[in-house]
Amino acid sequence: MASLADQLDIVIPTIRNLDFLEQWRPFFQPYHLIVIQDGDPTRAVRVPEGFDYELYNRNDIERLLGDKAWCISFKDSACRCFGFLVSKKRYIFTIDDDCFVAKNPKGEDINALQQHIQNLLTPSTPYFFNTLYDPYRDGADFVRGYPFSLREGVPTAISHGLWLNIPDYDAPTQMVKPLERNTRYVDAVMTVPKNVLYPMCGMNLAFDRSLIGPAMYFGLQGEGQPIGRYDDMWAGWCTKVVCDHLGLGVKTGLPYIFHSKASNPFTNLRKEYKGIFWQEEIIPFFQSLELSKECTTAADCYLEISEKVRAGLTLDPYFVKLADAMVVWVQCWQQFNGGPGPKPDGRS
Ligand SMILES: O=c1ccn([C@@H]2O[C@H](COP(=O)(O)OP(=O)(O)O[C@H]3O[C@@H](CO)[C@H](O)[C@H]3O)[C@@H](O)[C@H]2O)c(=O)[nH]1
Ligand SMILES: [Mn+2]
Repeated sequence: MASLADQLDIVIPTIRNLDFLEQWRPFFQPYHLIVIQDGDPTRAVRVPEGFDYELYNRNDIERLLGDKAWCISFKDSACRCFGFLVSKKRYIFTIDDDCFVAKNPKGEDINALQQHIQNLLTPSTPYFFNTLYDPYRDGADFVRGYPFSLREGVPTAISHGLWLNIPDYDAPTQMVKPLERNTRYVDAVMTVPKNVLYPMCGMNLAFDRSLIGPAMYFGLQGEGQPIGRYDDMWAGWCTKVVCDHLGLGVKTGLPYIFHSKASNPFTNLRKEYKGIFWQEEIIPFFQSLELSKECTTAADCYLEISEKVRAGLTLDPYFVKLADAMVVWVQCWQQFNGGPGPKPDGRS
């Protein structure tokens, strides 16, 4: 069973504490943690003994990015993408600090990290749906009628895990269903088909930086921004368009984590409300995007998307600022991960 301990970093955004790591210790201890401490940089955040980690607060982000630091959100879980930037590993697993080890129907602890690794190291099947779900899983295969020409699959860029207990609902749904808990364990991993978008949640997510890292920007959210809790959604829309263009796969399903805290639905409504009606225009925008064949890397694709956002998402001036931030993000990515940065007008 592949470990990837030397090829994967665990990124944790936190405005709380890291006590949850005690429960994950058997699974996480071999891995390097990148903790992004949000909010007050003078607050002491304690990482439990025995973990190998880097800890960054807002002062560190400002110091390391200088005049580009504004592209990293403050007071929003979107800050996690700074960890994606500074990691030196191929793979990232990001998890929220209120997510604990879930149990499968047999009552066994789920090693979510191991399942994400399995998802990332096996191909995806975006071009033709396999009705027995993940064909690369032990005990499954391609079903009759599945084209042999497609059975090699494509490289998997993203592994999107799910959550038992508190589901990742938007504020209106939380408000009308405050007691709803997800108790349904669906034993499946599926590829999100090509040209289909999906609501990517950052709570339990893994990805291959070498394939999709430059597009995994969580946008401008939190303090000073007109919107929140759409950080992961933005990254999910952009990365899916990039994956579809580059012939990469996105999987969703296993692994589950146990999500322990329901955030305040009223606070969430305040953060989300513009996004709730904006997304009715944003999603058709992303569904209509076609990228140039000259875009052969995630960075190229992302910069072209930023140009299209600037020109085509006219529902609010916020999107011009976001388009600028997308370019700055790629400049930061190139700065930390090698390669010539894009020119100021956004062209590589
Ligand atoms: O200002 C903040 C707020 C939170 N964090 C850290 O980010 C994650 C998620 O926070 P929380 O658990 O409070 O939020 P949820 O509503 O449960 O999370 C869902 O909304 C998404 C946010 O867009 C998130 O990815 C989903 O899981 C925790 O680790 C907080 O400590 C922060 O850093 N800054
Ligand atoms: Mn939470």
